[in-house]
Amino acid sequence: MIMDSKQSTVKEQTIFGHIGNNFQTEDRKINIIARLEEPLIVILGNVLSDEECDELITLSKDKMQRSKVGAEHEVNEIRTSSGMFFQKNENDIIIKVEKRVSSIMNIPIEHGDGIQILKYTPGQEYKAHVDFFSPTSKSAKNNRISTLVMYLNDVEQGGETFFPKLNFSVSPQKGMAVYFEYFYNDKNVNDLTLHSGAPVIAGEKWVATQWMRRQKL
Ligand SMILES: O=C(O)CCC(=O)C(=O)O
Ligand SMILES: [Fe+2]
Repeated sequence: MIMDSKQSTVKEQTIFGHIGNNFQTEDRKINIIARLEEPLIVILGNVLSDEECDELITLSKDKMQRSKVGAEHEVNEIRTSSGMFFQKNENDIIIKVEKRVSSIMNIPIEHGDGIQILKYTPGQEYKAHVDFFSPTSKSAKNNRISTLVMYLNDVEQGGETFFPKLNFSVSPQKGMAVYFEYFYNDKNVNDLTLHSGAPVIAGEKWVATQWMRRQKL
């Protein structure tokens, strides 16, 4: 635990350990654009190249299905986007991106759900939710601890990632990402990571999401 002298409160240890204005992964220099300290939310630049974004869209385009929600994988109005999962190590670009994401998130890729691609067309959204499973769910035994949402295209209008309890919104920008974690001892801090994908108003929105678990999957 780290004492935060300004607020004289005790700040909990975080998973994401990068400091400064940028940091280096094996093959790319990632920019830290902005951060909120608790819960830790970090806006990252230069996570994916334009070519990588385009390739992820091309590879997933024909495999998109109406998104399912929760442990039971039900079709639900909470998420009207379509989506697909890549298998871990599925192909060269997935291997490269998974390595980078693991280094950004500071968690071995073995702890990851496969990378998920979501596509939203105008009117489609992902209503407010948390990414961790409720304690009563089977999946909570190896619960999620952190998320990286990577934006694969520029959205004409709408489609922000919005954190309603923090009144904080992130505009999607091609190649950038938002990172957040919810592995705090204080349940109230985890609950503050409630977020939504706001309705797209014009254009399409494509994202790639990596969720990490507490243990290997
Ligand atoms: O589309 C977004 O901005 C958010 C996506 C999201 O919340 C998720 O994939 O868990
Ligand atoms: Fe989410």
